[in-house]
Amino acid sequence: MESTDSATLFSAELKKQLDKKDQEIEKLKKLLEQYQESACDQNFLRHEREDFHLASVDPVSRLSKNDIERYSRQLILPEFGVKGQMKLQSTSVLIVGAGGLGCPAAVYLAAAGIGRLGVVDYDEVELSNLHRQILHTSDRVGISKSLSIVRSCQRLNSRVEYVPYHLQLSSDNAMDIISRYDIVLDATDNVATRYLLNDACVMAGKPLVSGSALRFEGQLTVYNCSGGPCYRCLFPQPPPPETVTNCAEGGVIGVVPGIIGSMQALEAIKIGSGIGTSYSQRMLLFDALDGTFRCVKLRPRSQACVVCGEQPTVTQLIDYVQFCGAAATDKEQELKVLDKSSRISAKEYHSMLTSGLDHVLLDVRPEVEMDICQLPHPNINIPYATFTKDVQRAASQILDKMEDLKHGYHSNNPQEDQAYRYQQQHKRGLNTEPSDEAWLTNPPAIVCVCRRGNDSQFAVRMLQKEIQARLTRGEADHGGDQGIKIVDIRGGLHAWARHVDDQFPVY
Ligand SMILES: Nc1ncnc2c1ncn2[C@@H]1O[C@H](COP(=O)(O)OP(=O)(O)OP(=O)(O)O)[C@@H](O)[C@H]1O
Ligand SMILES: [Zn+2]
Repeated sequence: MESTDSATLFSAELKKQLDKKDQEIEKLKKLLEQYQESACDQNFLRHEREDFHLASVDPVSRLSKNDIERYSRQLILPEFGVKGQMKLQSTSVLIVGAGGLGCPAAVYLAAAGIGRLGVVDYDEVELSNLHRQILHTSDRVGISKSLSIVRSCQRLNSRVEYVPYHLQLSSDNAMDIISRYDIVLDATDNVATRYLLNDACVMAGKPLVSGSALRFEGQLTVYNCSGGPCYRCLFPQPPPPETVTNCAEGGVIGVVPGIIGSMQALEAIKIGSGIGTSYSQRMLLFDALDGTFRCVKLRPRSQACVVCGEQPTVTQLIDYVQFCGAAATDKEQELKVLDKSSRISAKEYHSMLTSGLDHVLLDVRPEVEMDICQLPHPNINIPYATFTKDVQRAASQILDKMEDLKHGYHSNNPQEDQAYRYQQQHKRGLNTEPSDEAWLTNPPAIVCVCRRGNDSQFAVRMLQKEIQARLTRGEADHGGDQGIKIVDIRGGLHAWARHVDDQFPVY
């Protein structure tokens, strides 16, 4: 009896509890309905994400245990998630340029698990690359940059498919290569390649994530994406070649391309994973000296654009070197401004030094470069920029120096004195192959040098004109019958290091 009573009591209690739960469930259902209604009105996106959760059963099953662990910190981001990861894994990115921008871009794309990563570069690793091109290593100097990047990235994430292209991207191969990728990164350093990449990306319908870095400044934008402009919409005409500077000329702090290249990877990851870019029709300007980031709105796509406009006239890739008037590489270009009689070779200058011939050595490099290294002879430094600003002042300074020489040169500068002792001491194993020594018959009074032998030629030409004008006006009496012979050293300090002194630093 007792047991029957207790059983009845127990079931009554259970019923009571069940009723209570039912009421709670009803309440919760109502709450849910209300919430869903308002959520639907106010936040359509939220529903999209919920739908996506239902649809993402398949992707979840395709992420391996290893993948889940490797990418866990980005998988738990609601904006990215498994769907983003799966999209990224089926995205291919082509990086053109395996230098200062290409290295950080590649490392983050590889780390994030991009599906396929192509890396194009025609060049090999140099020692002067390593301060910023952080995927190359000291023991890889001389090997292909694209291969070097691939090797480093492979060690970081072997699950990515890598394709190194050790070649120069050109009008002949660009369409073929670019068409195999979803997104293209411009990590190059010359205008001709920028136009080539732009046109090829417009023609192939690919977004172009464009970065640049020089000195302490960097820029980033995304062309040809989400209805935004292409490079030509904004810059229909290339800049005059002489106004363009690259890192080899202007210098760069390594972290600046590091930041911009990383942001290029970020935008590619956002596009690839479906988040979308923030930089269509917008440009990021980074100033490392001020420590500021600014974002400016760009002009919209131009209907008149010759490549992406309503009636494009450029429908095939053209000759970009001709279009830009500048090479598609930053390899040293030897200009020929002066004729043969106004130039001597590095070896000839070496003979001049060892024979102790009096002359003025004029170094036209910027002051900051004079601290790096100098030829072993006292010199006068007048930066090339001074010639272009005030050639008369430059000429006067040089003529004064020649006067000093006539009356015997004395230096107060120990570094110069040390250099002056070169004639006596510097007969160590330098390359002294015989040269034709034509300079002996009419020795130069002024020898001009610069880093690579281009600025020096312009400086000589300006100086020749100015001094000749003074001689004609009777304002200068130097040089006797033959006038003042002014020459430059062909190939500059680089030629000196190559042909005379292999211990001389190259920068
Ligand atoms: N058309 C092209 N095809 C392939 N690679 C290119 C092309 N144009 C430029 N590059 C590459 O883009 C990279 C740009 O790198 P970066 O600007 O850091 O300069 P760099 O040439 O390596 O160094 P530096 O200018 O200091 O000598 C270079 O490695 C260069 O070889
Ligand atoms: Zn355009």
